[in-house]
Amino acid sequence: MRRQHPARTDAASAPLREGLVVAAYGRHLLVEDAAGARTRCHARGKRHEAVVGDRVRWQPSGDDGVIEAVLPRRNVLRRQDELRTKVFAANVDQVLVLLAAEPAMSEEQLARALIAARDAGVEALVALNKRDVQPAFDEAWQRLEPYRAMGETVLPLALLDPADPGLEALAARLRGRVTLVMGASGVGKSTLVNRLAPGAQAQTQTISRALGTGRHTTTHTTWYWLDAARHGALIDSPGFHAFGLHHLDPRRLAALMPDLAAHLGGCRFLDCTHRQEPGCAVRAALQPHGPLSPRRWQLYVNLYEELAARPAHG
Ligand SMILES: Nc1nc2c(ncn2[C@@H]2O[C@H](COP(=O)(O)OP(=O)(O)OP(=O)(O)O)[C@@H](O)[C@H]2O)c(=O)[nH]1
Ligand SMILES: [Zn+2]
Repeated sequence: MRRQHPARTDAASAPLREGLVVAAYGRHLLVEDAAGARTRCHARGKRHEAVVGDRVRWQPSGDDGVIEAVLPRRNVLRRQDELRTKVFAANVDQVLVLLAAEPAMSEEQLARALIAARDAGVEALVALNKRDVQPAFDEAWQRLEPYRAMGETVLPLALLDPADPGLEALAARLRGRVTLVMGASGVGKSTLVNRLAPGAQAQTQTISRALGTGRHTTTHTTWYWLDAARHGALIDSPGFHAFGLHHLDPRRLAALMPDLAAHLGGCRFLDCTHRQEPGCAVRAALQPHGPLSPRRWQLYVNLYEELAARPAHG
């Protein structure tokens, strides 16, 4: 039977549309247009691997769409899966590292997040949740002292308290900005998203249906608007435990850690790696003689060795 394919012909001649990627599950994406309408799109070929936060050009194809181009990015963030480092968000304004009194914070995860943000040219913000859980909260707050000392913003939170002043302070810093949220399981990430992004839960279900990932699957990265005017947003990526840093040259690491960077330039050897060389200005700054926290230096050494053991740009 000879049939015309009017839809296809129309599509081929239709101008490309532009939109924002608001959810991604592998190569299945949801793209939102300027009016807020969302279309399920698929990547065409390997060349256009769009991620949440990307602006894309796409072509209608039946009820769905096909991504034709990813517009230039301001920045990208990478996550570390078992072996691979993978870009999973683009064009963000800041990273929020959510920690809690319990489960105990991973200082390594925090340090990696701050390094990744700095490397990407993105601001970072730290919040410590579960202020009501004592004395664990106060102990964790104390452990964050080196981070406050190096100029990081650290906010206290009590997300189960309906009148938590910390939440208002945090909301003020999220307003009008695109924030990628990272936090270990159990710190209160879903509680935070639900308190700040109206209808987040309902959105998650709609997205799962649209992407065909099943009603209860939330393993896709999702963009949640914070306000009806669509100025600010949170990006949540379930199962995201660590930023990927394997693209970094270990020799750049110290410059990305402000408390170590403060002592660069004074080492005896120009190519000092600040691990065991004599005349190292970074190690000379270690407590108790100087201001540098031995824990932070140890984190640096561990990460340096991890990166040095990887093939460059892997
Ligand atoms: N005591 C206390 N519990 C809290 C607070 N905020 C959240 N919780 C509880 O901590 C638990 C984990 O919170 P979730 O929001 O589910 O944490 P999550 O980070 O999304 O965890 P996953 O869903 O496993 O990724 C829940 O039982 C919350 O009710 C808080 O300020 N104080
Ligand atoms: Zn040195």
